[in-house]
Amino acid sequence: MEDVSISELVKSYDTPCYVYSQQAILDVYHDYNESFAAIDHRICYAVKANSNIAVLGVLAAAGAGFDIVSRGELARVLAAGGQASRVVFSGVGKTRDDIEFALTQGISCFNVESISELTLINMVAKQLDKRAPISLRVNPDVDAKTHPYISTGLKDNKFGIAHDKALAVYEHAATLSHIDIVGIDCHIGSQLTEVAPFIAALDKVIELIHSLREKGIELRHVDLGGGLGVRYIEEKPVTIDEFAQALLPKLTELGLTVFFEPGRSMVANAGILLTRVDVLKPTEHKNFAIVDAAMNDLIRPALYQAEMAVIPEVLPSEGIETDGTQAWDIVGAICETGDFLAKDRLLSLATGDILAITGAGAYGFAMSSNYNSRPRAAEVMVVGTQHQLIGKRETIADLYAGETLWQTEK
Ligand SMILES: Cc1ncc(COP(=O)(O)O)c(C=O)c1O
Ligand SMILES: N[C@@H](CCCC[NH3+])C(=O)O
Repeated sequence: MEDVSISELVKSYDTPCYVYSQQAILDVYHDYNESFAAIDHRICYAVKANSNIAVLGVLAAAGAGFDIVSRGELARVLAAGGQASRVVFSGVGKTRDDIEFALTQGISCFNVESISELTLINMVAKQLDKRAPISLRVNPDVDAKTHPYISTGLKDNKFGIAHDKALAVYEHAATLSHIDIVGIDCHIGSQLTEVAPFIAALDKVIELIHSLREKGIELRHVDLGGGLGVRYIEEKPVTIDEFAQALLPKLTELGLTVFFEPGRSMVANAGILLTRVDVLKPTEHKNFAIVDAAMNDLIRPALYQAEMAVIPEVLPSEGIETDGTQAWDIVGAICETGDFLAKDRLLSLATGDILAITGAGAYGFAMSSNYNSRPRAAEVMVVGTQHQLIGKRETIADLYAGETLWQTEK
């Protein structure tokens, strides 16, 4: 990781441990900015992908905005030194408390996903004597061609307002006393590898912008969400530059500020999960390598059958066939058959070996849990030759610190 060896990291922090490269995060952020330099734009990093405050802090210091989905995420952004005025708030179930906190802090925009939410925002804004800046999140009914669990822009998905209903909802929003219409928003899914679905969605959004202009509703920004995919093993996603080249002609013509909400593409390949092989269990049918990370640390393989690369710390010397190479399922110690991190990987393994699971910077630690009463992993950031703990490994005592025994009345 940058200029730090894996063995030094393991010696310092033990396993399982997430490690993030600060430079890799900044490189992608700069890549987005350079690719869209021709237009007025803002990169609002999707906090849900990796919400460690050190990661947010690096991006805040670089000038990024943030896309949040809860007041918890907003609190993290503020703790990391981010500005509320550069925050957009997405999500289908914003609560009164969420809205109140966001309005009080002065966020840039609520991406509204239903009429009921719009009514609530207007009400809360009235009580606070404020005006709430809003966009409608439009559901364009476009197939993002990704895993069904992470596709969000189809009419069967819970997200957004159907594009053929959006005009009427905008007209309604324009009549509300404490609502300021500032933009339009769209996010069709995650891990998209092609540009065509983005273009299809943008076309539908542009149609709406024109209809809104005809009705006298002028917007300041268009938010195209996140969703750009990354390479985990063999995927060949469109690059940020290709993505920009494909969108820029249409965006330039619109003349609005453009927001993006990238999550995965900003951090996935900046992070790895280090894990140790604890038990080797070859059987007649399958070889299992039981490691000290599990589905509670990294749920993507179990949840989406995601395939992520597994790299041993010490690679066999190039060109030399290693006799011990066999197909291994890399599994955790959790009592679930779905508890696997990778399947059928050709590796030469011994107990005590350290493995790195790559692409783990996004939706890794952020989705981890304590299932089977397992403390969550440590998180570390690397900068050049330096490394620092940015997330303490949980202790066993942390696991039930908030729980109490039933008090029987005497
Ligand atoms: C509204 C919204 N914006 C941005 C993102 C980030 O997506 P990705 O991590 O695919 O870039 C998501 C997650 O899919 C999302 O739901
Ligand atoms: N958590 C998902 C992505 C979902 C994005 C959130 N809308 C993943 O790991 O692939």
